[in-house]
Amino acid sequence: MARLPFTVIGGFLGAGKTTLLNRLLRGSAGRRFAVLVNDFGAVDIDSRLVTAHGGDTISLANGCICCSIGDSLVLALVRVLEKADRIDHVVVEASGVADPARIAELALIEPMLERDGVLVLADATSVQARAADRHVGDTVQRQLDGADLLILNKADLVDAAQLAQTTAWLQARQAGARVVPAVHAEVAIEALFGLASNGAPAAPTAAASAATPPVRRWSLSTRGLIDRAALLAALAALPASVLRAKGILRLADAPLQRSVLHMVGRRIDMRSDTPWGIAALRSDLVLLGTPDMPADAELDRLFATVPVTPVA
Ligand SMILES: Nc1nc2c(ncn2[C@@H]2O[C@H](COP(=O)(O)OP(=O)(O)OP(=O)(O)O)[C@@H](O)[C@H]2O)c(=O)[nH]1
Repeated sequence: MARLPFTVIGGFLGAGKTTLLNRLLRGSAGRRFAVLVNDFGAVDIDSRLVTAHGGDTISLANGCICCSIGDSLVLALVRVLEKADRIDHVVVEASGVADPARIAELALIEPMLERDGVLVLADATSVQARAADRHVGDTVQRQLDGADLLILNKADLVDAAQLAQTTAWLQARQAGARVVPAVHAEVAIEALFGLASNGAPAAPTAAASAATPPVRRWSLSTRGLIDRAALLAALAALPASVLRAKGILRLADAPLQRSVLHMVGRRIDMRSDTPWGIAALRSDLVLLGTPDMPADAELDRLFATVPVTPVA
């Protein structure tokens, strides 16, 4: 039986991995992708395209399936490979602090898989600063080193000179690296595949076995309705040690919608929509940061200033 091509999408927190994955699922160009994601909540699937929704798998009308990784990537892969006759390509979204090249090595031990390539997204506004950061720099550099293709994303947020400088910086650190600039991860789908045959995968290095950096996590969950302005004010007051915030929220001014919050560095994006035709029934907010992120009690105090109206 032909082996299934296996692609890993990596890149630091907030670089645009889920944005790329959503594009693959929408514009699959006849390929039936099985995509494995950490978190269903972030995947933006049009409810009209869903043909079946089991606990850990969503099937789409275009033949793609989306599976949640849950506790074990290997077990999730085993579940997907049981459906091997119904899919053409397996794609894994690595977590923002994982080493995607190591995940791609799973294809070397699983005979049904063939390593197709490692796609790494780099945020044009912050990749150089993150690569130099004392807490996360090693992780970011390792991610970049393992890429077969670097997608220099968020090109809309920098000027042409910075884009050119960052492209040159990426190419200088990895001789011959292929770097494609992109906005909202818009890259021709065909450019993303068949990469392994064009270049040998980066050899595993001693650094590749280093542990991922300690990333602190703080979360809040409530069933009440959250005040939007006060929440945005609390987020704006966070220090730079908070690298990323994600939320699926029920806001007091949009109680019948699901509001999705993304904060990457200082940039905040909040959208209200109803992708699955249901409002969020509760709000979940997660902050990720370096070890010097404020203590839980301090974050509890900051977010206690945000009014929450109980739901009757
Ligand atoms: N302006 C701009 N925003 C972008 C671009 N690509 C992604 N974003 C936004 O950046 C935020 C993070 O994007 P995601 O695709 O969720 O990033 P991610 O890498 O999956 O994030 P993690 O899951 O936290 O690692 C979202 O608000 C996106 O809409 C881009 O090219 N330009």
